[in-house]
Amino acid sequence: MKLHSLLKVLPLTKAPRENPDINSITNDTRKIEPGALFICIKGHQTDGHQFANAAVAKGAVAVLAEKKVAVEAPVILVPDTKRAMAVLADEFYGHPTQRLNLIGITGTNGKTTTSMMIENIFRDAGKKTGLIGTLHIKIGDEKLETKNTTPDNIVLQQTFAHMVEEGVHTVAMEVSSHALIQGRVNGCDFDVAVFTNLSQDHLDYHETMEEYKRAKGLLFSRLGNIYDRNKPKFAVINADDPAGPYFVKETSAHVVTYGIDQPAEFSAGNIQMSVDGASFTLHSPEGKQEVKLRLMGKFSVYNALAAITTAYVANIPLQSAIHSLEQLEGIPGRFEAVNAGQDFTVIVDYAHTPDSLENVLKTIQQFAKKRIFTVVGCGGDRDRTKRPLMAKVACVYSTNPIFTSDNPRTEDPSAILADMEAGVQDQRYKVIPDRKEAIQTAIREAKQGDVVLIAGKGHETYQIIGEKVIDFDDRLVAMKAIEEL
Ligand SMILES: CC(=O)N[C@H]1[C@@H](OP(=O)(O)OP(=O)(O)OC[C@H]2O[C@@H](n3ccc(=O)[nH]c3=O)[C@H](O)[C@@H]2O)O[C@H](CO)[C@@H](O)[C@@H]1O[C@H](C)C(=O)N[C@@H](C)C(=O)N[C@H](CCC(=O)O)C(=O)O
Ligand SMILES: Nc1ncnc2c1ncn2[C@@H]1O[C@H](COP(=O)(O)OP(=O)(O)OP(=O)(O)O)[C@@H](O)[C@H]1O
Ligand SMILES: N[C@H](CCC[C@H](N)C(=O)O)C(=O)O
Ligand SMILES: [Mg+2]
Repeated sequence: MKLHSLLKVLPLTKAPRENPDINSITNDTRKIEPGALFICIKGHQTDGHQFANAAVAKGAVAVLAEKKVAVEAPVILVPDTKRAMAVLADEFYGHPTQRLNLIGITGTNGKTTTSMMIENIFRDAGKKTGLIGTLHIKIGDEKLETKNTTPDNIVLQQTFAHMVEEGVHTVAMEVSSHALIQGRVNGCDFDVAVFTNLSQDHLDYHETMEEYKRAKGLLFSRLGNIYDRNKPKFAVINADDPAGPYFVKETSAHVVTYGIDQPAEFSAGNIQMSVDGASFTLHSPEGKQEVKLRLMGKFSVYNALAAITTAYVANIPLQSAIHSLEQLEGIPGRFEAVNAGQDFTVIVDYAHTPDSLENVLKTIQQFAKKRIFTVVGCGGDRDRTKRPLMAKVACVYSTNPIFTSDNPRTEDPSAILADMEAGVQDQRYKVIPDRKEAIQTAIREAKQGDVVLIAGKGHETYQIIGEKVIDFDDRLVAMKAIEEL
């Protein structure tokens, strides 16, 4: 594509004279290919403008910037390169989201689970699916690694274009609050936006719950008919969450609600919990239907309701959606059992917020016959104020809490543990900073009928200590500890 043709989508007062061919666009010198347009982004760590020279040296043929940069290539100046990047990426890749049924899922907890449920439902209904989220990007059955839950505009639009080429029909995509604030999904034409729930997390970044909620709200306020005014848009909202009405108010799309306690268009009654999973009666505009999940806990019922409601607004027959959910055996690292023939239960779960930890522990309490060991830590360089709350939850709902490390990153692990300890009065807990040792201790001490919950890292296969990333998988460490008993 010629530079001038690409730049037509920007309201420029002055375009450069030169008109090179643009083969790719990027905001990262580590990904430059000859013929690229390099976009300078002011980031949280560094300023992309300082890499403009390196970009040109590596083959960039034009540079988009917010301020003058002295380079041997045409420079296009715009007031906000992040906003321009969203528009350019959408244009460069041919507006792929117009050709996809794009479902965005936001909320503090349950995004990965709900998006995988939605992906399964659409796939089982015969549609080719795409998935973008914490675990990976998936195009049909092909899995690609991803750094962020919600990638930046360029990676996103490139991925969508690839999906269109591969004949994908529906994409289920997790949309994080960071992505919404940073404009990573600007230019995406969502068809359905789903709200799971809102509770404390990421206050290191958003500072207040109001700001965090406002960030999530952007998915709903921007759910407009940006391309095709006749295409209906839907907001699928959890009616039980206190923040639900805020998102309803933010959107001009059709609102469809789901819930358990408050009146909602899709609701679950007669909820039964067993060790095999949660079952419930679905009440919907199509009447009553029985649903028997293989997933545990009330939170799984919420995720299932969100997925069923989404399927309904996209015209998937309810019976097909229910059948698909009933086949789903589990999501990696979410309430995942580790079994090596031991006579106690070991569960690895990604709960890394006070609310998710409480939900998981309440679910465990429903079937635990004896003691509950909770091995838990809190991430470094992340919300400090959730640490005492998570520690408190671990102590309230388990008999044997063990505080340990979870990706300390650049923080001192003992300082993180001290923040956790500040949240508890009683001395019932143990502090074992080394995560492997903490898991081994819980497993060695557990007796017949006990439950060991290893919380916080779920599917993660690493531990981040300082700048180093070392191999670490709770499931493998637990398995080995059981085998060594
Ligand atoms: C705090 C934060 O959100 N940071 C995100 C942000 O990076 P940044 O602003 O720090 O970028 P930077 O490192 O300062 O670089 C500025 C610019 O210089 C460029 N650069 C930099 C170095 C270089 O050698 N060459 C170069 O060109 C960079 O490509 C960039 O364009 O933009 C990057 C691209 O989109 C993201 O990868 C990065 O996510 C970091 C890795 C991260 O950890 N983010 C977390 C907090 C996050 O976003 N999490 C959410 C999920 C949370 C949840 O829901 O639980 C997510 O969506 O992943
Ligand atoms: N609807 C829910 N309500 C509360 N807690 C939930 C819900 N669904 C899942 N959880 C808990 O939250 C944990 C994380 O779930 P999941 O990975 O689906 O959420 P997420 O929103 O994608 O998280 P992240 O923001 O880190 O990507 C699960 O391991 C479980 O403990
Ligand atoms: N998306 C979340 C994941 C947290 C997982 C936990 N293991 C941690 O490292 O804090 C975050 O980046 O805050
Ligand atoms: Mg996720």
